[in-house]
Amino acid sequence: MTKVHIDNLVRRYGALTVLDRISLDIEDGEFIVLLGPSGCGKSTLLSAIAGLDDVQGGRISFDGRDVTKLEPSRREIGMVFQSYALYPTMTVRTNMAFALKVAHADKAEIKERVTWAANLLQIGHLLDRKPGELSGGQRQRVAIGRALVRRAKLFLFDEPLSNLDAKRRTEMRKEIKSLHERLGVTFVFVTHDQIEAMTLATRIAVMNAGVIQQIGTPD
Ligand SMILES: Nc1ncnc2c1ncn2[C@@H]1O[C@H](COP(=O)(O)OP(=O)(O)OP(=O)(O)O)[C@@H](O)[C@H]1O
Repeated sequence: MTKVHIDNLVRRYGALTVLDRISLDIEDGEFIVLLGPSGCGKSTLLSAIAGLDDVQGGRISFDGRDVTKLEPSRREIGMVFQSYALYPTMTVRTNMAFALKVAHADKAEIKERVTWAANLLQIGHLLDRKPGELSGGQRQRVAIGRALVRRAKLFLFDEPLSNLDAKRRTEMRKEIKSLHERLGVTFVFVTHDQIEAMTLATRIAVMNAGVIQQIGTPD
């Protein structure tokens, strides 16, 4: 379980302040959606939580532990991007196993975790295909599977459904919601789509111009 505490976070690009003293508490097991117009700083905030981006001020902690300066690979998070970021020459199985292989997990454990994630996402029949042989929705599932096998306690999603057509997007929305219910871990999800935010979130943080303007349940 991961509880995220963000305190007075500042990110600047030259003279431009992209995150302007952002403070946010995310509870264990919450599904929090960062909602706001293009350029408001949603992805920058997500990258800061992941550790992919430096910050100029403030603090981030996971379960009370300061991670502000911790490398991304040591934060135990799963990230899913809109671009999927799958390795095109590897099969689905190898894509999903990759992070565990790099971490020198043992073969039996890798197999068990890939099978577990593939069953959960109903992609067991696609394990020997390459990403180019999959639909957008299937690729998205593989990208989620890759984060799942790492048994992350915090999942970060950056507009993962924006490349899908309307029908697939509705289906994947349901799947992501059900996945969150089954896993019971913390999800932080970035979107500019209000319907997506309203249907997925336990709480929505409305961002604009580098600040959180309002935060609350969809109701
Ligand atoms: N490397 C960079 N150098 C300079 N400015 C940047 C850089 N990355 C992002 N920005 C600026 O920071 C601001 C916030 O960007 P960010 O990607 O966080 O927005 P966003 O809310 O996720 O937008 P979108 O929905 O379009 O992805 C924007 O004004 C953007 O132009």
